[in-house]
Amino acid sequence: MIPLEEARQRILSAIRPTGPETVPLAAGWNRVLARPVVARLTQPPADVSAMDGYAVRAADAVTGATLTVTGAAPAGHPFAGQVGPGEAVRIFTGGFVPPGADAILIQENAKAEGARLAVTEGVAVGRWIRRRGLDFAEGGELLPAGRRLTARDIGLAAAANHPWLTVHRRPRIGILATGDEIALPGDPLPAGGIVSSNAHALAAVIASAGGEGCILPIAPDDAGSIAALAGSGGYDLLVTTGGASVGEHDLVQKALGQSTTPGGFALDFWKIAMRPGKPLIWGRLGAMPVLGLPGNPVSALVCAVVFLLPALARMQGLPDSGPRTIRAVAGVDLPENDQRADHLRASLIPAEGGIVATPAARQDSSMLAVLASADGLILRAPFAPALPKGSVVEVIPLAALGV
Ligand SMILES: Nc1nc2c(c(=O)[nH]1)N[C@H]1C(S)=C(S)[C@@H](COP(=O)(O)OP(=O)(O)OC[C@H]3O[C@@H](n4cnc5c(N)ncnc54)[C@H](O)[C@@H]3O)O[C@H]1N2
Ligand code: MOO
Repeated sequence: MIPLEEARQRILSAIRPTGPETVPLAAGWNRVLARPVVARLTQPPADVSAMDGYAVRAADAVTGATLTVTGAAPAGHPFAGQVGPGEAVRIFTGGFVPPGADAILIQENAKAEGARLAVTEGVAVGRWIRRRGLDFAEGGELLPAGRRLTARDIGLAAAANHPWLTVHRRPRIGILATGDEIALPGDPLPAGGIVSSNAHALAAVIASAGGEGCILPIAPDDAGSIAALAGSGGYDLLVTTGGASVGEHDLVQKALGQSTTPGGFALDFWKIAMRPGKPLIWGRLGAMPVLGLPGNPVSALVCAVVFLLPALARMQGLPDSGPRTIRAVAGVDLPENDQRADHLRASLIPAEGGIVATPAARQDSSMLAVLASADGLILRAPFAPALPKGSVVEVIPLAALGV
């Protein structure tokens, strides 16, 4: 059994980012930039008014003065002339400030009668003018490569005149569930059978992280079938579930070893000092990395949080090296831990002294309902001593991961 952190580093160091592809701007949300977004124009493109009012010379627009309105500058229709001494130009939010003007007199501070404008409250130089390039300037880098795009970023890229974005191709992940006893949801169940929850749960994890999961047909406990299905598609990563342990029906390693894929199967490691998820397999089938997850549904999903999500991030050019954790206080006494890094399914309840993390009473790795109702995973390091209720613990919150 190797330590969890070493396993994660070995997985991450073998992952290569996917190549770039060009997508329409609107399809860029939640994708990761492969090239920076550089401003294709200056914003605002000229000095513009921030308010509805009058473009004036501040020296003339003093309280009690009367000015002559000589034209208008609505947004999109710049005024062709200048603002001369004693003059004002009607202007609206976003309108270009005409040459000669050095301030905007808001309309609430003036009284217009035909072309005559009485100033009821004077204005200072520069007031209500947004200077050219206030937001950004042409040629400036607005969004760096390696950034997962938010809705705000899409707006910024649009403002910078980018109809297309260059992002990392979505990682394509093959998902191969194995086992004589399992059937896909909705298919007839064999005698003694159970429904495969792992494939669909993993596809959802992959989608939440920006990947494309491809659910393969279920492989029976037969090395030839597993090998044929495993070698059937060139994925960026193949994830298997089940058959990872030591029983004679746990065939994944043996099957991969028999594969006719050029280069064959090279195991990197098997078995990690963690719970749940001890019998995890990591290796390579030809050029394709293979992550062999345990069959127990909670083990498969916890391993997906701990290893698959960081791998998906790495494939998309993100620097993530592990799930984010928060600090919480234990809601009950925690017993000392054995040699396996534990991940206790727990509720997280905000309270005065911080978030209270309370492990579920049952922690069996088959109990999907317990995992689904948990808010987070309390981390217990190998050989962690017993902790009294109220002690600080580290927790992986699940909701933020979309898991
Ligand atoms: N003698 C030992 N037995 C086991 C050990 C061990 O060290 N010595 N390790 C245990 C641990 S820990 C785990 S985790 C499991 C993992 O076993 P496998 O990866 O070989 O998984 P299976 O035996 O194929 O299945 C385990 C369990 O999960 C169910 N399953 C399988 N696939 C799915 C699926 N797609 N959806 C839902 N449920 C699935 C399967 O029916 C079994 O009940 O091994 C322990 N044994
Ligand atoms: O590691 Mo297994 O996942 O304990 O049940």
